[in-house]
Amino acid sequence: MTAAVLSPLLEVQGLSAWYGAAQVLFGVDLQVARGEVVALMGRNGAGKSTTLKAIVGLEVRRHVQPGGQLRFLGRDIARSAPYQVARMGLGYVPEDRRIFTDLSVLDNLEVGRQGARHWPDGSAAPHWTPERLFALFPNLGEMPHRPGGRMSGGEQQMLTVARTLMGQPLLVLLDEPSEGVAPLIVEQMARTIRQLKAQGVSVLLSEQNLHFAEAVADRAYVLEKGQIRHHSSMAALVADPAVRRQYLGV
Ligand SMILES: Nc1ncnc2c1ncn2[C@@H]1O[C@H](COP(=O)(O)OP(=O)(O)OP(=O)(O)O)[C@@H](O)[C@H]1O
Repeated sequence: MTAAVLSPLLEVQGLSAWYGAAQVLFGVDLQVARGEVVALMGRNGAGKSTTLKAIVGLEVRRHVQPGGQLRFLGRDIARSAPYQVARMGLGYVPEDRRIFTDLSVLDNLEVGRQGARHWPDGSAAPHWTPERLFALFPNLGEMPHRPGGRMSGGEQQMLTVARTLMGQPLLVLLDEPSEGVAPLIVEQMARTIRQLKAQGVSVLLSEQNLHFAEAVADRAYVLEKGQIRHHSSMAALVADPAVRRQYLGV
């Protein structure tokens, strides 16, 4: 095996970020391996969403401290534009739904389409088509011609995820997938994450809901005030009342 196969898919070390003059992240370290689901947890304002934005290079000013790194597939992405990291196979689903309200479900999916992708070892990565996505999201399959603007919030959330998958990502960053959606959609989102993992796609999700994270994640990092304070297996976090109380308030 080559080093690229053995190294983690995403390596973040010493990542800081600012909104204007306000520093929000202070040297964040985390890793995501191939096929892993990793939860980034913490209270409101801890810096979860900002960490995902800083990884893809959106909205924040970011800096990697000397000796640190920001690598995807072993390649330095610290100076890459968001569209460049997307083309490398790093998908990002923001917290707010970003679909085209005038376009149909199918046309929204076509906007996200990219060519088939391979893993660094040359094996084929999962390939998503509208047909495969409609099997994963049956309610989208029932309304392929409906304009995005005439869908419910939960359906729009599903469409945002499905469109990101049309970009054939190897890793998906999901910002608060369980936030503000109906329980049925939360359950569908959990099922989707498990299916992505079963296909070998990695997921890094920002999440406040411990139950949701427990249902889908292998490992967890806990952020407080822009720093990682704890990392462990998901099971160990759930079994640690002191850490849960201190950093998550549950
Ligand atoms: N666009 C922005 N401009 C200025 N400050 C911001 C902006 N977005 C977030 N912040 C601040 O950055 C800090 C981290 O916010 P972030 O959204 O990353 O937290 P979070 O852990 O994702 O919490 P939440 O669950 O509330 O989204 C907070 O203090 C927040 O007020």
